[in-house]
Amino acid sequence: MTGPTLVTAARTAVKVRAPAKVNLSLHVGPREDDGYHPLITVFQAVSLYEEVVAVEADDLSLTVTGPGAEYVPLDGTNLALRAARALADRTGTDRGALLEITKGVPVAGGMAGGSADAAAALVALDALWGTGLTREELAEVAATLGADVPFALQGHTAVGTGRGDVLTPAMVRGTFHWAFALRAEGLSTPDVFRHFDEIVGRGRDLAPDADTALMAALRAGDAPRLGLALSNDLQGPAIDLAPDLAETIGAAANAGALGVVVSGSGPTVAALGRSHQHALAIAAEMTLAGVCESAVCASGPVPGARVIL
Ligand SMILES: C[C@](O)(CO)[C@H](O)COP(=O)(O)OP(=O)(O)OC[C@H]1O[C@@H](n2ccc(N)nc2=O)[C@H](O)[C@@H]1O
Ligand SMILES: Nc1ncnc2c1ncn2[C@@H]1O[C@H](COP(=O)(O)OP(=O)(O)OP(=O)(O)O)[C@@H](O)[C@H]1O
Repeated sequence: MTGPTLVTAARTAVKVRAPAKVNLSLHVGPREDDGYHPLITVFQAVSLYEEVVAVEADDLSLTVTGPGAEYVPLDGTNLALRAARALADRTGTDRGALLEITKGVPVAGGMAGGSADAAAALVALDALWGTGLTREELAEVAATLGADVPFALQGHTAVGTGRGDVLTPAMVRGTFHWAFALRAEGLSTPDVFRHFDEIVGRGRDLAPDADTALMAALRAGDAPRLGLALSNDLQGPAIDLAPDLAETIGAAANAGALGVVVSGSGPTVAALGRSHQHALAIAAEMTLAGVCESAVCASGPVPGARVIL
């Protein structure tokens, strides 16, 4: 007599969650001939999430819901659709999928929401299509889609070099608590880099050991020291393009934040608290001061894109 046959049903839908990021430090070198800037950055993934459900379908298509969905393109420029095409090309599959995106990360906020969608789409479609790529192979595809996409895949805390896409995990103790001030109108990442070029020109090199204090604070789980070490070369250019950010930063400091920094290319302002309660109080004060559209709290580090259903 033969034993029972195990029948594994092919998955018809996969749900993936991918996190937002904040740059704890961001050092920008002079623009290169391909238009990109060499970076040394320390990323932290935080608990604001994009959700992507990939449902079996004949063709590739997309829906987007949630805050700011109206600003997200639905055509072939959407990063999740670009991710799907890149994965299909890499693996030679002709299968389709409906990608249902629910936004939880502010659009054009400097927190890499679109990159999180791309990373989530890669992980969801890898599972749905059974492509069986390794995490390293997915990271190679991710790097072709945008500088922030590999980190959305990897998560946690990492040092990014190259365009920000070459990642080395960082040692971190404990959890850090953030309040994020959101601005009604986003900033365009290329515009902020362009303005950086106007201000700084080509005469500036990257200082490779600039983050010793920051890395020590992360290893020690020392929030007050981390607060002092936050830095961002794009903060000045972002404030020039959105001068109201200076007031937001001032309000976060007045609210007792351990450190305040514009996240990536902005305009989201990240304020570090001593605890979750403290981050909530900072968020409430920033909102009451009328210096932001709204404020949300999140903690980090958290893992990168992963299947949740
Ligand atoms: C500001 C950061 O969020 C910091 O993590 C990233 O550098 C931006 O990452 P991203 O939005 O994924 O960037 P991409 O989609 O690859 O590039 C958008 C545009 O940003 C500029 N860009 C981006 C990354 C980089 N290292 N140098 C650049 O100059 C380029 O003008 C590029 O055309
Ligand atoms: N899936 C997507 N979600 C959001 N924006 C997208 C997406 N695909 C393409 N985009 C385009 O990318 C632009 C930047 O969106 P995103 O929300 O990723 O900004 P960001 O957080 O400032 O990015 P980053 O921090 O990586 O520079 C949007 O204005 C939009 O035109």
